[in-house]
Amino acid sequence: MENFTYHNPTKLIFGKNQLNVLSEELKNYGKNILLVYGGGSIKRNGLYDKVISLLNDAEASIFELAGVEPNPRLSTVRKGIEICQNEKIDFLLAVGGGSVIDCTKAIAAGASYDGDVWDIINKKVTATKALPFGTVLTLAATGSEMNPDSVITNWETNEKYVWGSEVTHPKFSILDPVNTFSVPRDQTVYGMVDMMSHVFEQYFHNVKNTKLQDRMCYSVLQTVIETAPKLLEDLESYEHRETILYSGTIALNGTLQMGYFGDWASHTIEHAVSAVYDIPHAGGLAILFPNWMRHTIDQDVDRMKRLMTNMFEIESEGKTDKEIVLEGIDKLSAFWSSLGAPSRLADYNIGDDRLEEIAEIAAREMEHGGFGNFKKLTKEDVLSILHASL
Ligand SMILES: NC(=O)c1ccc[n+]([C@@H]2O[C@H](COP(=O)([O-])OP(=O)(O)OC[C@H]3O[C@@H](n4cnc5c(N)ncnc54)[C@H](O)[C@@H]3O)[C@@H](O)[C@H]2O)c1
Repeated sequence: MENFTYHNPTKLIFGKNQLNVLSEELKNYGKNILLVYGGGSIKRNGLYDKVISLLNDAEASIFELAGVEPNPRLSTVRKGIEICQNEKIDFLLAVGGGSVIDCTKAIAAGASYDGDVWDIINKKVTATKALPFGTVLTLAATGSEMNPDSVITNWETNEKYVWGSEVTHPKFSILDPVNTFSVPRDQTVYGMVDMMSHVFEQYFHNVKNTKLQDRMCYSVLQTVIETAPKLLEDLESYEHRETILYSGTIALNGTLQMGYFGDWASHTIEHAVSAVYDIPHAGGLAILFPNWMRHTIDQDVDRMKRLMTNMFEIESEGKTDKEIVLEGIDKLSAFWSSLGAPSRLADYNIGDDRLEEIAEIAAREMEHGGFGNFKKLTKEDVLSILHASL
């Protein structure tokens, strides 16, 4: 392992009816609260009314930023910053999925920064101050509820970046599986693909002696693979929503990644794809990840084989390690397809006309200190993965 320091200050509040602690939690902060949410699912499932009632119990002055889009936009971040500055906001409350939370992080950091928030998002500067914020998570997927990261898209320049800093951990996150019951089937699938992809990103590294971390990765993957079809049979199963919600948090709250840093190239390529075509993040990952695995198979066949055989039953007799891995990758694709995830860029009507532009955007990330920690990728590698994904 490499030396590491782990510090995660987010208070995780998990389980049925845990929303009731909201008023109590808010006592630690000022009264001017900006409620940030998305397209209205929280109004349809009744969560909005509950949150407003609890904010009133906390005697909060409530300001609202509604309409945060999936793949949140810089323009919406700017709107939120303006509200924070005009209304002297003390605390932000994100109620939603990863998009709402990521947008809230950028608003929180941008409102405490003298310059343009884009400097923070494109990593020209690191945020050193942020308004405090909490989250009420409504979708199991990103881990954003318990990590400092945020992904924001600038549609003026077709750029989408992951950024984060020590000051962008939520103060608390409330996770009640019941609040995820209304997540539609397709978003439920995307969420599960996303959390599996997070585990893959972390698992692929070249650091020696990470036995426990490897096994923790297998455990999360086995749990999601076992639970996913059951949850899709019954979207309102508390048991299965609970398992998946917790899996999503563990998959990307830093627990799996102690002592090494994972690969993250597939995420970078996906961000470039969805900076050009506004497709769901995890839909892009379901298409790209198997092709990234095929492309990098020779980097460490043994490590890939252990992953595949821990996820799927693969008859090994008479097969080379590489054949076993390739069969495992096919099984992974087939598993995601069986859930209803896309498997080719063509599923989103994406052809080869803008692949060069996508590779160029991905290549810009190489300037930010590396691209692919398991296997360094060049722009040509990216193009080859994109072509294989058509
Ligand atoms: N911060 C991180 O660590 C991190 C990690 C991975 C991805 N991301 C980013 O997060 C974003 C995706 O977030 P996400 O996967 O959580 O999805 P999301 O927040 O974009 O939500 C997807 C859709 O589901 C709807 N939805 C959310 N909760 C619902 C509910 N309870 N009932 C009904 N509908 C509901 C939303 O309105 C939206 O239309 C992308 O921009 C991605 O790049 C961030």
